[in-house]
Amino acid sequence: MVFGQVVIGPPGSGKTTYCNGMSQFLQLIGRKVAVINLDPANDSLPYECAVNIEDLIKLSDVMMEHSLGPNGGLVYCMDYLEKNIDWLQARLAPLLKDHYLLFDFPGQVELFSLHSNAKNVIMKLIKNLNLRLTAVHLVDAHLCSDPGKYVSALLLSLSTMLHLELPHVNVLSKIDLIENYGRLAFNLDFYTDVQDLSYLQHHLDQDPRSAKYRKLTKELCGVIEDFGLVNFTTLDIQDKESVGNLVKLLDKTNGYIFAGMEASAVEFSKIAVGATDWDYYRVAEVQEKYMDDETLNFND
Ligand SMILES: Nc1nc2c(ncn2[C@@H]2O[C@H](COP(=O)(O)OP(=O)(O)OP(=O)(O)O)[C@@H](O)[C@H]2O)c(=O)[nH]1
Repeated sequence: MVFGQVVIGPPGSGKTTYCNGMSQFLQLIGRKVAVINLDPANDSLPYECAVNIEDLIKLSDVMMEHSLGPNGGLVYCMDYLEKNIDWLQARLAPLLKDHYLLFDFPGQVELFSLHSNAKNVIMKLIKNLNLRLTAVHLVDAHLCSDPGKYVSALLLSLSTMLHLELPHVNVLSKIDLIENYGRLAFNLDFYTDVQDLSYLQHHLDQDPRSAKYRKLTKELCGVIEDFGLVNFTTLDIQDKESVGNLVKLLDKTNGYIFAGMEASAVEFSKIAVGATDWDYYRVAEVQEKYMDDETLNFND
């Protein structure tokens, strides 16, 4: 069985940096890693990639030939990739024996919440090559400092989860910069655990600019809470402890830790439902490390 990650998230959320850092970390702990660049807009890659979509199609050529902008060009490239899935499968074939795969995808969010090409590419690979993949959805942590942007990040995460139908981990990336654009109104666990958005509603009501959207925001928060699917883990890609904690979680979601394990279904499910870390390490330690003590507000 071949395991790996599908790395997605809005432009600038840190996907390419993640693929570079994650591949280095995994190699250090003894795994053979192959990074597959499927973002035709990635011009200078910090990692050595095993497969590069640029060898199949170039975004600049598409934009010129079809008079498309960058967004339309990327949709075209994904469509072209889907039609030429054999090309990708042939290049992945030699890696399947012993590599862990990291797929670096483009940042256009509509590719993962609206259009079906990228999803079809992933599903074909999973089916034809028997892959076990987890979607790693990166969202810039600084969005937490603005309640409106945080609600958008929740909605985007939810629609991506529902669209892709893969094992899915939402990550607040660049957690070291979380308070760069302002203090957070609540403790970090409020943003990671997404337990009660009514507090956020109250906070939004204090801002006269959001008065017009009060009812809409309330209804959207209701949708997010009714699904009860979205939560976040945190990541500072420069911190090996932070990357290590994420790897533990990902290994559970794509089944890597179960590979080669001889155990009963009961034992498997005990590991699967158990927490990967104590709450202290998961949130409080991260908060102590990256958020200013004096700015801490207590949710209750
Ligand atoms: N401080 C900090 N910076 C980070 C982290 N991860 C990424 N960055 C920075 O964020 C910026 C954007 O990162 P990229 O990896 O290019 O983001 P991307 O999602 O691949 O961007 P697109 O290719 O445009 O979609 C770069 O300047 C990175 O150095 C992090 O954990 N901490």
